[in-house]
Amino acid sequence: MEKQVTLLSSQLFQKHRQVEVVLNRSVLAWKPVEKSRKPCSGTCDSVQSYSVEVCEIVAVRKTEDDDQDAAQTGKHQKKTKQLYPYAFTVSYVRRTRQHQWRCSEVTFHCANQALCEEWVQVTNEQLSLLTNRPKSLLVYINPFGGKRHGKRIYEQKVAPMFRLAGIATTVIVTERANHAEDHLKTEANLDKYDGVVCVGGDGMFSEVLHGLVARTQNDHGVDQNQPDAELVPCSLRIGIIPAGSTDCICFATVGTNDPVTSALHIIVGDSQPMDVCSVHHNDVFLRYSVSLLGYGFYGDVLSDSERNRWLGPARYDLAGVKTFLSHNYYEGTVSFLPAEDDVGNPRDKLQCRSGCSICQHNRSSKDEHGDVSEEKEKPGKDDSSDWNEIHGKFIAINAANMSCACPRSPKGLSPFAHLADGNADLILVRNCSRLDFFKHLLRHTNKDDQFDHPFVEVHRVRKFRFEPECHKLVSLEDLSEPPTKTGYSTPLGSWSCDGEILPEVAIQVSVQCQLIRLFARGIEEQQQQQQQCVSDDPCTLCALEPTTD
Ligand SMILES: CCCCCCCCCCCCC/C=C/[C@@H](O)[C@H](CO)NC(=O)CCCCCCCCCCCCCCC
Ligand SMILES: Nc1ncnc2c1ncn2[C@@H]1O[C@H](COP(=O)(O)OP(=O)(O)OP(=O)(O)O)[C@@H](O)[C@H]1O
Ligand SMILES: [Ca+2]
Repeated sequence: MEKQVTLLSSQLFQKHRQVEVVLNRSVLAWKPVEKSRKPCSGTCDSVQSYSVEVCEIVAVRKTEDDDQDAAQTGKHQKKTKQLYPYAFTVSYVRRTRQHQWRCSEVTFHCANQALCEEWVQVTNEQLSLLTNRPKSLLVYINPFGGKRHGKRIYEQKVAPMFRLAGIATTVIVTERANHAEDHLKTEANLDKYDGVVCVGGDGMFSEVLHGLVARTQNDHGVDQNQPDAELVPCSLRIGIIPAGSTDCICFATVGTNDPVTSALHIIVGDSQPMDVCSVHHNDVFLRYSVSLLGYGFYGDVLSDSERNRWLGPARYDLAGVKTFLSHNYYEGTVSFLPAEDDVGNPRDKLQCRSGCSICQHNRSSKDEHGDVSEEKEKPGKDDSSDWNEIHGKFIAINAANMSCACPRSPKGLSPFAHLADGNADLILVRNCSRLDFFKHLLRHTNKDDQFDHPFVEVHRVRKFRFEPECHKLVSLEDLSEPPTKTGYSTPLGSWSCDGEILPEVAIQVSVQCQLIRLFARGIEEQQQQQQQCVSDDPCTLCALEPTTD
């Protein structure tokens, strides 16, 4: 292990006690000098030393007199200020419950100005060595997404933190659908930025994804209409400040849909590669998908929900109940190219987590800049003899490129799907009774296995195709019985592609391994979440006020 060189070490004052503060290249640590501090009375059996990783420091700055005056009203504090008139404040990431991050502060008081300035300068020098942090961001805000709080969320919760972290921003409040996508495709001077941020829901993310991917392919002369084209990975990372109805992409990559947490992941410069499915109809490019490509049930839910946009997030629940009651099924043929053997399977209970080994395995096929190595295209990999074909009547055909975890279904549509493994989980729900389908749906909300039904099968795939059964097609006018009885709402149904209806039903889908990167790190394991009880604030672990005098 590399020996840590101490960069600075001083006795300073924090709150009402003297502390030994040490900074090395990776950690800022402090502990009380005298035994003035009682242990935390919470459950964490608190320790007497505190530490923050340098990569999780948001900012360090000289504490302004006003801040000190506001914080120091008591007798002790006034005395502290007399003896230690200079102070600096470190803002850092604090983990709270359920994957949420907060920005906490600790203030150290110094007896002399030079020492105070040295601490600010040396700590800032260490922060400037963190080259993965964005310095300049292009931000798109959808003022009408979700509950229409996007603009307020950005201005009140996110912008102040970006300012604190010294990130420059260009903010565009969208004026119409596709504004962000069009701007990215043609106008935006992307050389100026280290990343693009969308404030909104999955639909807004999809706009940024389409804008950035199209721009990148355009710049490299790649034709998106070619289903087998080798797409060029995007160099800019995408950040999502959740302010939509579902926020499934944010939830499944960060573990929560919380704007402050997302802003902090952007500030610390996290990077999470993500697969993107390209969807074609013959040789025409239709759309990209990162979350759910759903035919049958989810396609119908989406089509119906679009009519009730005014209802906000509740539109999905209303449409869900209506679609469930109509109990439609669709006939067709699904063909798929299975994943390689060494990437797990959709029921192996291996959840995709921060630093996921299954996704890392695939990382070896792309270098740091996303160039494809020779290893990637193995001869015969796409051999037509490897394709499987299934014909049937389906209530739902879902391709989950990632878990699709969201507040509605915290484990998601495919709980063990991976963000960056180069595969999608293809879920086929055959025609079954309403009761059986209800049981299947219910399992998305509890711990039971939603794939453990005789009418459900799930495959991990690199590519798939769908062909509807055309000879069965009838127009609505030709139906002798009402659609609900025949099981057809529209003859063909439709695909929902990350919340957009596709214009075609016969589609070819190919997973593009790690085409984009997000400002995220995947969902952290519980132990990664835990931290020491550091604190000017309530104790992170036991959620109690620390017992300082
Ligand atoms: C008995 C309760 C069962 C609850 C079952 C919940 C399963 C929920 C699974 C959610 C998966 C969401 C995947 C998200 C995809 C997004 O990228 C995309 C854009 O936002 N949304 C859609 O494609 C639009 C998809 C819309 C998803 C909303 C589904 C709401 C279903 C409500 C079902 C009610 C059944 C009631 C039976 C009496
Ligand atoms: N200024 C705007 N006016 C109207 N529509 C917009 C505007 N800006 C963006 N949009 C469109 O609004 C759609 C929905 O936006 P968004 O995803 O932010 O919210 P949502 O639909 O409520 O959330 P979710 O996609 O998570 O269900 C997007 O597809 C986007 O194209
Ligand atoms: Ca995947």
